[in-house]
Amino acid sequence: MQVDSRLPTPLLKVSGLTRYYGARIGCAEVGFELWPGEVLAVVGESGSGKSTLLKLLSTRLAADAGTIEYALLGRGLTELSRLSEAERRWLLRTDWGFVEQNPRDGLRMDGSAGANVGERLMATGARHYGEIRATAQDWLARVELDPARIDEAPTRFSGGMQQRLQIARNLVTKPRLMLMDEPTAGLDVSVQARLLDLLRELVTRYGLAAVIVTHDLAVARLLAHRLLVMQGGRVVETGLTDQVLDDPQHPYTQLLVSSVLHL
Ligand SMILES: Nc1ncnc2c1ncn2[C@@H]1O[C@H](COP(=O)(O)OP(=O)(O)OP(=O)(O)O)[C@@H](O)[C@H]1O
Repeated sequence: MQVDSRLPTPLLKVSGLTRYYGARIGCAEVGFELWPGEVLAVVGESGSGKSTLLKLLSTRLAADAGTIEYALLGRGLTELSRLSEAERRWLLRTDWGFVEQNPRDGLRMDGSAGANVGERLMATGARHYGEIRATAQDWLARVELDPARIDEAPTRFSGGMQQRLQIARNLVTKPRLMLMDEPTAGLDVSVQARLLDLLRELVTRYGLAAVIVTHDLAVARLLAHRLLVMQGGRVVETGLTDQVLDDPQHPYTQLLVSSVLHL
């Protein structure tokens, strides 16, 4: 996969990001840059701070210290904490996407498939019903869902189909940044493989930048250009995916890699 690093600034710049839960470290001193079109996987065992980091990035959780800067269109790198509540909400609904591990948390289960996709499109100003419906149908097809099922509720879809619907709902606004929390966990292995292929294809086709949290190194190997290895809330190793997985430097990464048979 090719990464466009010609732009003078990264899309996302994170520095010293820290969050404690009482005396316990959620994550500490996390820093990285993400360039347009780049996929970064955050890996580590349970409790290593991956979810905390993702919640901080999506501003669902407030940081105790550190900064998150994003290259806003027309404004350049801007600290998220400087945005008004309305600007932040707009950003999350349009230029950013968030794929939840459990699609039920990222979909409106009482709305139709079409409404789930159309809703985010309306956040960008789309008002024409026919056009919204046509775009929603087009996106269902792009994630390999039958467009004829546009009026069905997601409750009638399988887990893998719900996850694809959640992805369509996010991508319809053409976001530049996707945050994904274990997007393939909890699915059958064959469904997982197909979804991974699809994600890889979409990320490449739309030049998406993404931060993907996963405990599965095979997912990281397939999707990510770079890895951030976390242990006890801190980054212990970072580098190009193949380099880190083929020649891990930190003992913790070596342990992670050696505990997986086939990568
Ligand atoms: N709401 C909370 N209250 C107190 N401690 C928390 C809370 N959420 C997370 N923690 C603690 O913060 C640390 C990091 O947890 P986090 O959920 O970020 O890890 P993770 O790598 O995402 O784990 P998993 O893969 O199991 O989701 C852990 O020690 C955890 O116990």
